[in-house]
Amino acid sequence: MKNENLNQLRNRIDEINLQLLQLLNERTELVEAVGREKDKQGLKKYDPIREQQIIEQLKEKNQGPMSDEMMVHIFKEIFKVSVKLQEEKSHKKGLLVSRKNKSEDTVIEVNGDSIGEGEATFVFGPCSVESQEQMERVAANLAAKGLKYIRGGAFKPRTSPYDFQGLGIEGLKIMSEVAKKYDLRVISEIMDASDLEAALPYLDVVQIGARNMQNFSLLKAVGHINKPVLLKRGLSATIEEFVNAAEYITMHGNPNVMLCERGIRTYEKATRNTLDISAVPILKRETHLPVFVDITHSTGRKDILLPIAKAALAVGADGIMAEVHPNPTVALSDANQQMSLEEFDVFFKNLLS
Ligand SMILES: C=C(O[C@@H]1C=C(C(=O)O)C=C[C@H]1O)C(=O)O
Repeated sequence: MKNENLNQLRNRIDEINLQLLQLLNERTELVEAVGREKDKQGLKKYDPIREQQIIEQLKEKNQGPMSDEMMVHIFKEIFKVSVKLQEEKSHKKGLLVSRKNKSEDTVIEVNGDSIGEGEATFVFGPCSVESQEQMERVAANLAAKGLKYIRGGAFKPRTSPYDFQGLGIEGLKIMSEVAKKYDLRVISEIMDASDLEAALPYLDVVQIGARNMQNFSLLKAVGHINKPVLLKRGLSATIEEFVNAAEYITMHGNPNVMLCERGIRTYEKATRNTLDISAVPILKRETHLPVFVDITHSTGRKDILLPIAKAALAVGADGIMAEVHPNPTVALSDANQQMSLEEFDVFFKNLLS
């Protein structure tokens, strides 16, 4: 008789457990839907004010015999697992630039040329656009090698404000004219969002320099243009910060982003920066974006450009950038690290062989 009582009570508990289970699952569905909405609006998953409101409401309605303390304890556990679930779901989806979100490589079209499709892309040119004659000489050399891109700085982020700051829009006009003549595509850095509109007609790819990698208003601005962006890694940026900077651009509507490892700041003085070669396969693994290596700025010395370029391609870089100048000794910027055209000829021949 005693056992029958116990069994009856337990059977009733079993029934209630099933009801609770169903209700908790219904609640979980709603929690997930709230999490998706929060993702869209960029809201935090944990909302202590909302949790407090729920607790107050339940305390008011609680008629016992369960104490408020016990009820609060149970609900706090429910909140805790709900927040965790929302965070896990949103983390799983990953960033837009993440491989988790898109497994295929992003291939970027630049006026009929594809970047990131398997064949390496080479981007060469002087540090700064200085004159029509200078750009002609570089462009003719590139075109003779069958190359498709030319780079050159018009807006220069110089460490010293007294150094050559670039020719600005005039420089871009020179480069664009020369590039048309030799059927080359133009890559150049923009430092200020207010220059974008005037500069875009002369550019095929907009470069965001290392010093502006976390200039979030500039990243948002290039997120709204319809030309590809080459984003350089910041001087002291972690890979995670770099990837998040790329996310800013894609998140604002421009999916055509390329990453460029250009060396990071360390204690080592033998090179201008320390090339983080492992960043290349990590970025290839964690994102679906094309990855470049700037061999000039990462090393700052011409004698190791060839092995560094080979190393970059060997670890999976989609492209190489380097500086080439017809007369490096009189260059208005980076005189020591740019290859002369003769040095460039030897470098390129050896790179391909
Ligand atoms: C479901 C939400 O997310 C979290 C979980 C809550 C819950 O389980 O009720 C309440 C607030 C948030 O910490 C929400 O914000 O409504």
